[in-house]
Amino acid sequence: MSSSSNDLCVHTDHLSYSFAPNLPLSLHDVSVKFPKGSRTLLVGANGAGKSTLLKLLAGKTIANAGKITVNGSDPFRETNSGIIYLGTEWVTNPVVHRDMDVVRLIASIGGDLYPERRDKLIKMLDIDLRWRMHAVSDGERRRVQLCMGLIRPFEVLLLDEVTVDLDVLARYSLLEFLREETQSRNATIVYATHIFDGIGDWPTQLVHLSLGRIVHYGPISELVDSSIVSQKGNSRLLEVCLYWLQQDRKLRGDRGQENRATWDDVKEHLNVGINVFTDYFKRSRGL
Ligand SMILES: Nc1ncnc2c1ncn2[C@@H]1O[C@H](COP(=O)(O)OP(=O)(O)OP(=O)(O)O)[C@@H](O)[C@H]1O
Repeated sequence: MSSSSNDLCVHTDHLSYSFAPNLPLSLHDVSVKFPKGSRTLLVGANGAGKSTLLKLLAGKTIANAGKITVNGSDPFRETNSGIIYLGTEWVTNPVVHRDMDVVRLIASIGGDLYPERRDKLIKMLDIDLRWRMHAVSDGERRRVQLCMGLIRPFEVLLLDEVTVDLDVLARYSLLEFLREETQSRNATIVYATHIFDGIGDWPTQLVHLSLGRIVHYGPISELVDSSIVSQKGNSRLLEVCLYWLQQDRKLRGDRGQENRATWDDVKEHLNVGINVFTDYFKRSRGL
């Protein structure tokens, strides 16, 4: 894909990453370009490397090899306030399950600095300002996270499956808001999700990762073509992604064929502690 350097916002060059020297690479030689104003969907099976790529782009960890440039600088080495990363972890933090009011929480991250944007987000995410964080549902807590994360106008937004617990209306409204952010402010968004229905016309480009490598990468118009007609009423995007992941599974083979341990190997290894688990389950089920 060709883009002039002025148009480029996020750029990786032969990026590789492993969580530890003795572990296989979680990303292999990933080179991608995300132009300003683009909306990229990261597609891949569980464990394909989507979160790893997003965390590297956010500067949360350092690459083993290759280069990352976000808005002209390396996000790990230079703090870049224009990058916002929103992941699933936030809602599991005990702090946001405490008895605290939503207004205080939103104010704590600068809610008063952008009053218009704040009010727009509160309306769009349908947040009730009387909510208290210990007494909201998972989806309501997620809406508060999104509101807090989006209050400051971002240049690059990295979303790691933070829409999974939103109802369809909230998800639709959020994605329309984000589309407008890319169109009106030229912001760049990279979004990893497993939910493909209802977003067929949202991404401008797709990156399909399998076992840490790029398999497909390009404009959605080239990757999701009209020759794929869903027989089941699914979106074409869903049908394409389903097909890709089926191919990935075939390519990978069964788990047992990858020199992974068998059940018996592992059980023998764990022999010392296995009663701890069985005892735990017996107790928890009243056996
Ligand atoms: N903390 C970790 N330590 C070691 N390996 C890890 C760690 N986190 C992830 N991995 C491995 O890195 C690979 C990529 O994981 P990653 O979380 O990026 O996948 P993903 O595409 O985001 O998956 P999912 O769709 O399940 O969120 C996987 O093989 C996974 O087992």
